[in-house]
Amino acid sequence: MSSEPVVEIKDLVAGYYVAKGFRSLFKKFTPVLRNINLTIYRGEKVAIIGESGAGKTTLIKIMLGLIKPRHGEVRVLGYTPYSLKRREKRLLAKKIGYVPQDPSRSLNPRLKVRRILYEPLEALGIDGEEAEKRVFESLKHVHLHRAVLDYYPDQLSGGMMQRVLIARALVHKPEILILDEPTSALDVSIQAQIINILNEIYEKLKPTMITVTHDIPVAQYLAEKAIILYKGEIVEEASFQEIIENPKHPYTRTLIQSYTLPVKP
Ligand SMILES: Nc1ncnc2c1ncn2[C@@H]1O[C@H](COP(=O)(O)OP(=O)(O)OP(=O)(O)O)[C@@H](O)[C@H]1O
Repeated sequence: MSSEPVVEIKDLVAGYYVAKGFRSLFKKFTPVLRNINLTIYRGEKVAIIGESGAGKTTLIKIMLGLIKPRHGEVRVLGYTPYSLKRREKRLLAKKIGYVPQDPSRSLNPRLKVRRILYEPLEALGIDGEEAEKRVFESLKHVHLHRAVLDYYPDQLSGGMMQRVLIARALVHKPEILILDEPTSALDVSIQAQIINILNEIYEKLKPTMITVTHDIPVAQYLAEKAIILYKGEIVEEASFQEIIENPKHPYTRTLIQSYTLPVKP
């Protein structure tokens, strides 16, 4: 790990404009994230852990520039992600690989895997032999055979769909890999397979790996540092050893107590 920050968030407040009533035309700002201060360094392997509704996906959307903060500053790889011009947006998109939640809903059922993997490269102006090389490399990283390129998503199992999503996030060789609940939609046996694949990818490519999850054991397998998000605020940030041996916040204590942490796979 280096001392170069790749994600820097200062005094962030962010949320959504929500209609005041069922038929109301007026929208009121509802904060979801408050007082967020966070620095993630190059090559770090961190997990953002919190229960459903804590604001984990909103925090990812902030990093991806999909939401503008109401207050505070966000820098990702030196860019301010929500205020980029088209060219800079492309440059930043090249550097981030994002694996969304729920593989079965995140893949376009009308596109073959081939198109799913080539599309992000074409969008970045990469084609021909170079694109082919990258697609094959990405398939190799997730242990999928090239034959899968001719399949539609609904011909694949949940675990294979997730591997396609991971391959799609890797085709452009990202510096940051963001994983949103990478195992929550999968059977337990498949979860271990995906965790192993992600750890292998980390060892080979050494991206900054940010995993968002509600599941402490999954976080422990995929990260070295835990960032605990509770009701939109970061309440604790430490190594897993510190978090498990000496949890400081009451919510972290509840989280730890509710799991019997298994041995690493
Ligand atoms: N587009 C939106 N408009 C209004 N409110 C939203 C929107 N997206 C999320 N929210 C609300 O923001 C809060 C945080 O949602 P978010 O999806 O960030 O949580 P999360 O921790 O990722 O939870 P989950 O694991 O269930 O996805 C929730 O109360 C949710 O209802």
